[in-house]
Parts: sequence; structure tokens; C-alpha cells
Amino acid sequence: MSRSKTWVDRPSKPRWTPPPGAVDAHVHVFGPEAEFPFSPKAKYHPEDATPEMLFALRDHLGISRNIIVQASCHGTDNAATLNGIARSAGKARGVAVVDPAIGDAEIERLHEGGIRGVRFNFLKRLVDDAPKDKFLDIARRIAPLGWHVVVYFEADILEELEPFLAAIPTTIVVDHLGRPDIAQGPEGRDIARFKRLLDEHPNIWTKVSGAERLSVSGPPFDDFVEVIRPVVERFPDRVLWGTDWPHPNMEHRVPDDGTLVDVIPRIAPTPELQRKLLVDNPMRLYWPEQ
Ligand SMILES: O=C(O)c1cc(C(=O)O)oc(=O)c1
Repeated sequence: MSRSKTWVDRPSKPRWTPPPGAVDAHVHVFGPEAEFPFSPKAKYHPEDATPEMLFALRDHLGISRNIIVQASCHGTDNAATLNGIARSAGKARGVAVVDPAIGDAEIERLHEGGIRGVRFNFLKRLVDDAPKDKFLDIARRIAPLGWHVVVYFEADILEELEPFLAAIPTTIVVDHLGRPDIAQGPEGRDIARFKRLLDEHPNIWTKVSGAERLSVSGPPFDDFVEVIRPVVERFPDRVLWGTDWPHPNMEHRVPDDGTLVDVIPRIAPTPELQRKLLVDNPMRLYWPEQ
């Protein structure tokens, strides 16, 4: 597999300035491969996207902190993610992907390394299997630590997944809004179903991320803004935002991260909504002690 590069080296400077303390709650690190090899089961083989590159981007965009989410290409070995957190001087925490057989001592080690959640990935193009019974076992074990669960799925399996989500005894954060079909518009079936899910389950949050993945019209992502702004306005205390740098699998439509930051004031149009989305909500989940 040739190595893919899915980010721009010199993203534009956003026109909009994030509030002090803003958290980019969805980023990944890749490798470096020489130190942290990719999983033999990885479905893509990216170029190295190192913590230092991430921190330079963070500063360029006017962001204060990052949440490093274990990418599927690293499987259940969280060493690259832990390395990113360790090098951040306290400015990053993370979400791990764990083997169902993980021991208590290893969970404790992840906690000390800054992990505050586990990710369950249901996308067939990214993982070979997604065993719901084993995921539930993991959720029950991590809940007492105050950790949450991050779930990545596509809109067509939401119906089928709901009993599983309802059984999770902690906060759930849905990646990229569960990938609704944005072309259906703001009253579309997918986004209506998703909003109903959040209405019915007060412990379910979402990342209002993925403009570059979900938009049909492309930058400046007018179609995404029209569908997603009502989600932020309806659930202001349960939304997080992230760039998704280094944008795995986006080699055919590599986004400019500055343009992604400029989506924020359009989906969260008031300073209060912006503060909740970028500061209050992620701090509650990842740095509750501060
Ligand atoms: O849609 C994707 O391809 C994607 C992949 C991964 C990953 O490989 O972990 O993470 C994401 O947030 C999105």
C-alpha cells in the first residue's frame, strides 16, 4: 500500500478567531511509523502526521488544546496516541481503542496517560468487526472511571444501533454526527432521526465535525452549515467540534483547516454557543478537574 497524504502543509489562517481556551476535540496522530508502526489490519497507510505537526497546526489555528482520538490505522495499540498526549505539555488528552481483553492495570495506565474515553468504530471500510457485546463489556468497565464512549457509525445503521446505544451506562459522543446525508437538507430524514436520538437520550452528545466529509457542495460548506446549525442551537450543551486533522482517507478532497475553523461561527452564531462548543463542553468531558 502506498502511503497517503491527506492534509495541506500550509493551511490558511482562519478569518475567525476562536475564544481563549478553545479545544479541537477530534484530531489524530499517525506514527511516526519508525517508532509506532501501523496495525497489520490497517485499511490505509498514511504518511507520518506527528505530534509536533499537530501542535504547530493548533497554534496556527488559534486553538489551545487537542483531543487525540486513536485512529483505526493504529488498531488497539495506543502508543502513538499516548506519545502525542505526553508531548503536549498538558494541552492534549485522548480517546483510546482497546481490546476487549484489556486488563484493569492497562486501563489505569491509559488513564494516567491522559485517556478519558474509548472509541467504538462501526465503519466496515475501517474495521473488520464491531462486536457489540464486547463493546458493552468495555463500556461497563470504563464508566466508573468517569470515561465516556465515542461511537463512529453511518446513518443507515442508526436504527439497528439504538438498543446498543441505550445500554451504554455513560456519556456517548457520536463522531461526525453519525454521517447524515446532508443532501437531504435541514429537514431530511437522517438528521431528523439523529436529532430524535439526542432528544430521547440526554447522555448522547455529538461532534459537529466533518464538514469536509459530509458536504456535497464543498467549501465554504453552505449545505453543511444549513443542516448542522439547528443541531448546535438545539443541543448547545452536548456538542463538540474538531478539525479531524490529518483527515484520514480524504486524499481526493484534502481540506484547508483554516476554512474548517471559519465554519464554526456559522454553525454556532453567538459568542455563548461558541464558548460552549469550544470550551465549556470539551472541558467538562476531558478536564473536569479544571
Ligand atoms: O471517515 C474516515 O475515514 C475516518 C477514519 C478514522 C480512523 O481511521 O480512525 O477516523 C475518522 O474520524 C474518520
